[in-house]
Amino acid sequence: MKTLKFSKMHGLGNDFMVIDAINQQVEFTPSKVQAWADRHFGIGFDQLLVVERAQQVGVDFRYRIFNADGSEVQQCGNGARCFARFVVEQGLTDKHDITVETASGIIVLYVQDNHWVRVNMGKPNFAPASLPFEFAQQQAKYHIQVADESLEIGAVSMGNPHAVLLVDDIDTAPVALLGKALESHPLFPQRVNVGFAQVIDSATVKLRVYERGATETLACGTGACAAMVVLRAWQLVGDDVRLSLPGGDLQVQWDGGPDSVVWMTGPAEMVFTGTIADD
Ligand SMILES: N[C@H](CCC[C@H](N)C(=O)O)C(=O)O
Repeated sequence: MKTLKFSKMHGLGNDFMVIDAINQQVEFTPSKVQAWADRHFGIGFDQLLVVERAQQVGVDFRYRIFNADGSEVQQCGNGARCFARFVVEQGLTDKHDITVETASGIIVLYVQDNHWVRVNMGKPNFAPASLPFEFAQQQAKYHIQVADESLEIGAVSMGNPHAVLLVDDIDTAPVALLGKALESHPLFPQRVNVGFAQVIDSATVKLRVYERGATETLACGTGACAAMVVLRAWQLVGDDVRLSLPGGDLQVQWDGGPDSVVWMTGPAEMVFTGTIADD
């Protein structure tokens, strides 16, 4: 029986199966990913993270991401921090500033002490076509009908698509109902991640995210970045914001430079390393 080595990791409870596909031959099919993601019959995770050789010269690794439903996606912020810790602890690099190719571009991971990682998540893109989101005109706020409700949302790509809406009380927000309806709304042809944000003050936001392909997770890194830049565009927060998610806090900063990139800093935890059958 062919077996595969993997690590189980998490970033604030957003949990991952991480596989070194440089030193192991693996074929990733949607059905295999779904089976491994199953929390009863498989390993159980929100996303599968895959380490591959970079295709571009001068870049350290390629980083592939699959949601629990088997869909391959462009970006995962919590996963990027775990990716960084994994490649260092597996001895795949001796660097601590690691460049990584993703399906949405190159990000840079800075491994710090105490298993914390700081990530340059790149430049947000508010153009509807970048999500994609079927609105001709880019707007700061969009009004759309969802589950018989008229919602006011922000829309931004962090490499992956995010819709963000304000709520008065994060604890009673209809995350499952509206998150599921908005995730597969026809205006988002490739579906969308949905962030529910309660602004506490200009430096503090409570956030819950219903993730595309994974339902509500305990934390979402790109969701934290998306919420920060949308709320900043609405002039509700400043350039340095703590986002409190059910699994813990992420610090997200706007660097304001010519590239106007977003930095995210948070933990990356190793849970265990094991092997799984890969027939
Ligand atoms: N569900 C996301 C991918 C994982 C993002 C999230 N886990 C993060 O930490 O950014 C999507 O379909 O675009």
